[in-house]
Amino acid sequence: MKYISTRGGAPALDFEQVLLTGLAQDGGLYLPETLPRFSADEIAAMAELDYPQLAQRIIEPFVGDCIPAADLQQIIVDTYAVFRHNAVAPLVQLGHNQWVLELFHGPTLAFKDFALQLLGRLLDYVLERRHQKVVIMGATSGDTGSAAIEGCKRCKNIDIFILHPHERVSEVQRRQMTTVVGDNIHNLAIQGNFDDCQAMVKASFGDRSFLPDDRRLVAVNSINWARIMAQIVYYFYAAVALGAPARPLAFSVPTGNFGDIFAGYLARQMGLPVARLIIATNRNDVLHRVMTTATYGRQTLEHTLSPSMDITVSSNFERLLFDLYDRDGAAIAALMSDFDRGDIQLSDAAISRARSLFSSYRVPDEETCAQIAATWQDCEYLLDPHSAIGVKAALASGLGAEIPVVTLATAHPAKFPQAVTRAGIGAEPALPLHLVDLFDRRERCEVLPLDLSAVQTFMANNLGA
Ligand SMILES: Cc1ncc(COP(=O)(O)O)c(C=O)c1O
Ligand SMILES: N[C@@H](CCOP(=O)(O)O)C(=O)O
Repeated sequence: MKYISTRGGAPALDFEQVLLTGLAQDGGLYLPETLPRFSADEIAAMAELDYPQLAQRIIEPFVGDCIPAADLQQIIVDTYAVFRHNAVAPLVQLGHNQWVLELFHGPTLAFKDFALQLLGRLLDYVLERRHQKVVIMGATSGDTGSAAIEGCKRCKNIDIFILHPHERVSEVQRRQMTTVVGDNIHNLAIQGNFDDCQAMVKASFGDRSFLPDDRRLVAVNSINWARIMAQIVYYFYAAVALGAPARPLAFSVPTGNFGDIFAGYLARQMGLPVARLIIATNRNDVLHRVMTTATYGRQTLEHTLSPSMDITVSSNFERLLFDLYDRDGAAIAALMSDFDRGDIQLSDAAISRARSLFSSYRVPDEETCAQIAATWQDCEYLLDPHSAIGVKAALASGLGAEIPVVTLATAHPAKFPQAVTRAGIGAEPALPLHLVDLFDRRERCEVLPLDLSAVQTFMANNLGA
């Protein structure tokens, strides 16, 4: 399997190389040159598989011969053994044709564990084999950071630096990052917002000279292809449980960086009967605006009750644009360079292609709280604010009248007690047992100004031997 850049100007890589990188040299994002496709019979047969077996089935073609099948299988089994639910990703029915897919049973209580528990183990495996040390640099609006730290903390060949926006993640999210002890783990609270943190990460991939020559820079954000790959699996898992391939269905996905929903798009390209993908955003609604106006632009980032989706530069949208423009790398390079200077207008062909599959919905904080309250009153099911945005969009779509609609429940409500309280639900959601003493643990974190050279100097000075 070969991977190519969305901007057409970087060398093609194999799976191991793409795992060990972030942005391509031309600033683009890597994607498989061709996607594996499953027939209806093959999809039907997936209903017999448990989650790790299904993951092996989906992931193996992407890894190719980079990792022997038996080793990959062990890595996948170990990855999903740490999840606290036997089904790994259980489906819960909320109403007629309305389902949530619970993706928060991993160690850090958000969907990021699905990919980052795997990514950590894959990195560990290939770095041992290569006798190589790498530096991870990641930006987080709250969930990627703790999942990456949890996924990579046991790997002695990794120094990990996670940038989060100072005082803009929930207290549980912050503590989940800053209380993990390890000389190779560094939390940097940046005096800026998530977009600023992500921009610093991307700039560092553009110029890696702040690191010694023998230290590779690796991404844990969804710009790393392996993140998206792992997230494709649960779309298949949910769909076959609800009758695919015989029965089509729709997914509603709380969206920020467009990684999770892009994984759903790829699942469809691989043969899954996904009738519609609903982009559910908070007030940071660049993606809703592009769907409704065909203009892809920037906006001022707003702080909401769903902080993990407080993102206005949506990295993976470029991966969709690549397909919308017939995989023309030069066209995407030109488009993204225009985007660096201002708003861009999608062509008629591109936007109508996007609209044929994607719908979008914007949910402000008051509606998020109202949805948390309504779902609680209706069936005593407690949604976190991100998942509530997904459910609200699913209901508003009206699709449930005809086909099952699955909302991805991307986080556990205990990560966001503020939103639950604002929704007027009496009880505070409890943290699972392994986190009950989270508020007693010692924190370690460095507050840094919004200054790329300060961040890079900190990183260079804090690399392990
Ligand atoms: C809880 C939660 N929900 C939804 C999202 C949005 O996912 P994506 O960025 O892949 O669109 C994120 C983070 O990005 C998240 O942490
Ligand atoms: N919501 C994310 C933001 C980073 O997105 P990613 O999927 O590209 O890692 C977070 O919680 O950190």
